Amino acid sequence: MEWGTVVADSAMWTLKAYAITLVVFLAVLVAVVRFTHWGRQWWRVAGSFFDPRNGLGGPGLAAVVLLLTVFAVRMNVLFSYWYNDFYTAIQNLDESAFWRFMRVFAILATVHVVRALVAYLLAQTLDIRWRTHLNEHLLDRWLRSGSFYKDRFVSSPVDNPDQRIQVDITDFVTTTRVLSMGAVTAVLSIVSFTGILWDLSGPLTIFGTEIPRAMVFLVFVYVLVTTAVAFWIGRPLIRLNFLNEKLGATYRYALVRVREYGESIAFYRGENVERGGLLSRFAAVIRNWWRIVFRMLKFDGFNLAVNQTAVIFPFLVQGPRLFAGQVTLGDVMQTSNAFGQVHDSLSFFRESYDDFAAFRATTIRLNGLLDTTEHAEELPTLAATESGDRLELAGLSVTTPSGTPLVADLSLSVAPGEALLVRGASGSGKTTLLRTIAGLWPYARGTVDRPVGDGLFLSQDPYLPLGTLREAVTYPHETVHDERAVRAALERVQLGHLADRLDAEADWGRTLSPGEQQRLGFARILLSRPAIVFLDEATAAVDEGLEDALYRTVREALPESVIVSVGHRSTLDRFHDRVLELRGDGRWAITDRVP
Ligand SMILES: Nc1ncnc2c1ncn2[C@@H]1O[C@H](COP(=O)(O)OP(=O)(O)OP(=O)(O)O)[C@@H](O)[C@H]1O
Repeated sequence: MEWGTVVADSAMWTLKAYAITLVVFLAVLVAVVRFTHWGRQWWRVAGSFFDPRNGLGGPGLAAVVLLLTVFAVRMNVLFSYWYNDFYTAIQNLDESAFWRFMRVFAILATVHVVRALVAYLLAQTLDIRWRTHLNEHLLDRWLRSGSFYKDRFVSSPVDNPDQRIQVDITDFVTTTRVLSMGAVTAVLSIVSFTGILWDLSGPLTIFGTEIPRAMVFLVFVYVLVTTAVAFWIGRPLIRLNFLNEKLGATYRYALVRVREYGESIAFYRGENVERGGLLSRFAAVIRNWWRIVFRMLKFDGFNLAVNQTAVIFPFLVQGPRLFAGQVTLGDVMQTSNAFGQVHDSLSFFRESYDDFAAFRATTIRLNGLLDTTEHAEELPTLAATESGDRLELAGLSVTTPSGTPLVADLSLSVAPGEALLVRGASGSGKTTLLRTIAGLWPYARGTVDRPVGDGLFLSQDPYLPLGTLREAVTYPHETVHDERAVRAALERVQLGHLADRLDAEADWGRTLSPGEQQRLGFARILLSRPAIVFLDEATAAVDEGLEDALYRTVREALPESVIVSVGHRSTLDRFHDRVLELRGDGRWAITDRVP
């Protein structure tokens, strides 16, 4: 190595190697994406980040990370030559050369440390930006497509989408970078160090046949054969890793449900049933884990044995040539180093097999999430229009997913200030009719025209988000309402005692009683002043006196709004102008309230 011109030589080498690597890398990427199933699946998830139309940040950062990866290989090559020159100086007892190479080492080590830190920072920046992008992209599609609730209608709903969004995205991003840059390092190192090994290796006679440059051929044959065997041993890991994620997530979900429904379970004294269910799910996790352990024993055992054998291999071959004076001690040390580099690089593909297996599982899971999202997007929806101040239904037919009619050919009109009560036996389709009017139910035909402006849907069990009471009252609006208005709304629904706790964070869905939660829902109506209100048994948990007060308050505050209620109590009649009776087989009847 010419240490005098090493900077210029290395810069030249790095740039040339980078240009070639970039071209080959892109060509391989295109080929993998075009011709392999997993490549297509990968691109389906990763593509949007690297699409230049979405900005050059992603591809630009990846290009810089690739440059630093190439430079890292150059540093390893320089270290290998340093080993040779340093040990040769020691063998020659050349003290001045010894100290000179100590100084060279100090410079090499400094550059190496700085490069490693910069590479780490940039790689993390790439990961974080990519994660952020993917998280936003998938979350956006999951929420906007409505698949977070429509997934119940698709033929194969995705399991644990929460885990796919939270865990799989991180794994996907990190593993893609680690495996792809690892592969680049491996290939570049194989090319660079095979050249070095070629210059250092001599002939070897095996079974009477002389093999020239034996070391180079032996290392390739050795690693290729062991890699093939390792692939064969490791293959079942793909499925086992996939199952591990799935079973783990199912167990976690079951635990979350126990926490969520804790009170009901406690009332039922359902601890034993829950315990049995949880333990059997956990047992499935452990059964699969044992399968992974036994497979890893074979896989790791094989890899360790292969690696240990490789340590002494170069010394066995070069030792006789050192003692015969054909090579220097530096040559032997550089051979060992170059052999190690070629061996490790070739072995990269073998040893990464389980990472690749986990990566495949992650990619499949993220594709599953996208599949469900796409199926949900494809589901027909009855897009409601908003054109006047009335609710107009025309020729509306609603069925269950299996096609059983719930409402057939319904036409009606509810004017501003009017209220409609929907009645019918349990399961007759009352809530589903509201879902259809809200545009959430895919199995419907006809037209729905709602009043222009916001609509608000309150069910028996109003949803309270995590956070402060203020957020719960103003949900789904993020706008901060004027303090007095919020307090007044709480007073009017007889929740004045909560007005001082507006900024307290709690799991309000568990803290407040069902009746208080329903009253909180009415406070939402007063604050958001919707043009149309749907009340699906929204007062079922309060007594008739309070129900009366709540309906009166809403009517006084919103005299022009359309109200559609679902309820069984006859006391509700007086707040409604008409009653729509659903018979459950598609038939229906409308009667005007007798004043
Ligand atoms: N996601 C779904 N998948 C399949 N069937 C569904 C789904 N949601 C509702 N159904 C079915 O549609 C029918 C109507 O349900 P809906 O909830 O509208 O009844 P309801 O009249 O509101 O009943 P209740 O008075 O008990 O609340 C029921 O037979 C129900 O099983």
